[in-house]
Amino acid sequence: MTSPSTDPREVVELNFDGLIGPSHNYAGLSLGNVASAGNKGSVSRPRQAALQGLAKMRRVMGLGLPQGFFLPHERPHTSWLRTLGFSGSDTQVCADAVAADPQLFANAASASAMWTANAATVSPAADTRDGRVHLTPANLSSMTHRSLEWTETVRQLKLMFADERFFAVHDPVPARFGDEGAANFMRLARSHGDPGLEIFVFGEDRGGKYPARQALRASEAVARKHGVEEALFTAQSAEAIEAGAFHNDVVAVANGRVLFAHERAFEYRAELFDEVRRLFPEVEIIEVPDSEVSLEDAIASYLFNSQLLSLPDGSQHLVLPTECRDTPSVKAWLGSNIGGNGPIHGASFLDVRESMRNGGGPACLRLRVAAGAEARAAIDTRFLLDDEKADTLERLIEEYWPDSVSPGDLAAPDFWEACWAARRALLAQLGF
Ligand SMILES: N=C(N)NCCC[C@H](NC(=O)CCC(=O)O)C(=O)O
Repeated sequence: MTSPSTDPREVVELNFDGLIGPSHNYAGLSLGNVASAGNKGSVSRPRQAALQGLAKMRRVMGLGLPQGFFLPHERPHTSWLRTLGFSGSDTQVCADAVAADPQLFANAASASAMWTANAATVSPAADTRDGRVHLTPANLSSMTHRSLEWTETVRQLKLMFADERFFAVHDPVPARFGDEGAANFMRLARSHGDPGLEIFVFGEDRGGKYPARQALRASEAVARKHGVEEALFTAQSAEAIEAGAFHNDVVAVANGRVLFAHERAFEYRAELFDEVRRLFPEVEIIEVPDSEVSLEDAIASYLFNSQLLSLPDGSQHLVLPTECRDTPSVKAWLGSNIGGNGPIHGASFLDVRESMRNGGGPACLRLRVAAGAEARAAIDTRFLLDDEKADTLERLIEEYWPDSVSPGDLAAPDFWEACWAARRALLAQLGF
């Protein structure tokens, strides 16, 4: 149900990317995320990472879409460490935590809030009973370092979307039921402003080597809280999880009428497609067969973790990570399937390598919020980007973000101070 004043054509997507924080590092914290495990212990480049993320935001703005961002969270996260019994000054808390339990400390230092596809699940106004945009922050309870994010995420969401005429920001689902937010959510609709079919993708724990992060009960709770009229619940394929697709958005993405997925993404593929076609007959399913792009290549390249965007001219454009160009099977598939008469009209490549090395592609780095003109005008402008602000952020990153972080640096007081100083400078600059 769309509120009468909202013209579906006015509803566009606004992506909120996570501004990559100064503590970006490779601690290998995510079991089941093959990139994170494979790069454990390597030297990270926070400054470069943040600049790559900002360049992505500029690229999307250049395609004609509005852009927003989330602030990095305070890391090392001393208030969390205090809840674990460490005390004294912030520096003392960190020093004691590093000495007592370096692995625990690494969790407190992660910059993982950058992957804002995991910040929340968002149901656009056209899908919800009260005609408002509903947002539920994800509890991210399956990974320690990620479970620290939601308290700060809620704070930012409540500032961004404070206007209750247009937005409802809920509390997260109880931690017992793991919720990973928009990474396990897809939506099909004629346009962002038309009522859509919301597809929630959960993981079934089958005792495999990797955890299934999204619980069915969490997905169902989110749909209930949002008052979603039309929702479908389907399982991620167990073999995809075992191959390293820890979130559904590593193997599938949807936008408008298009569902773009790997052949082995879903456990009950045929049933799902039948149901989707029944509920949304206009759907265009682009399925990539395993014989053309193996699951392994899909996961290594993050083909499906691309941003599939509806551009102002009505076309669909895919923003892919450069890894897709460097993976021969993916490059070949793109060459013969993008453009022409297909529903995806164009594609471009983008370097987000620093995030990719922790398992975060272009789509992981953004939270999509589709909203009408009036609702967009009600969003706290401090979280919105334009060219001038992007220039300011770039200068700040150049000045304050560490150039590199090696595993040993995590234990260094200078590094903690640099991270805190960078965030202070950012907040002051943006008027927080
Ligand atoms: N697919 C989506 N939407 N998001 C990607 C999240 C990547 C993230 N990586 C990490 O948390 C690595 C952190 C480390 O190892 O330090 C994760 O596994 O949760």
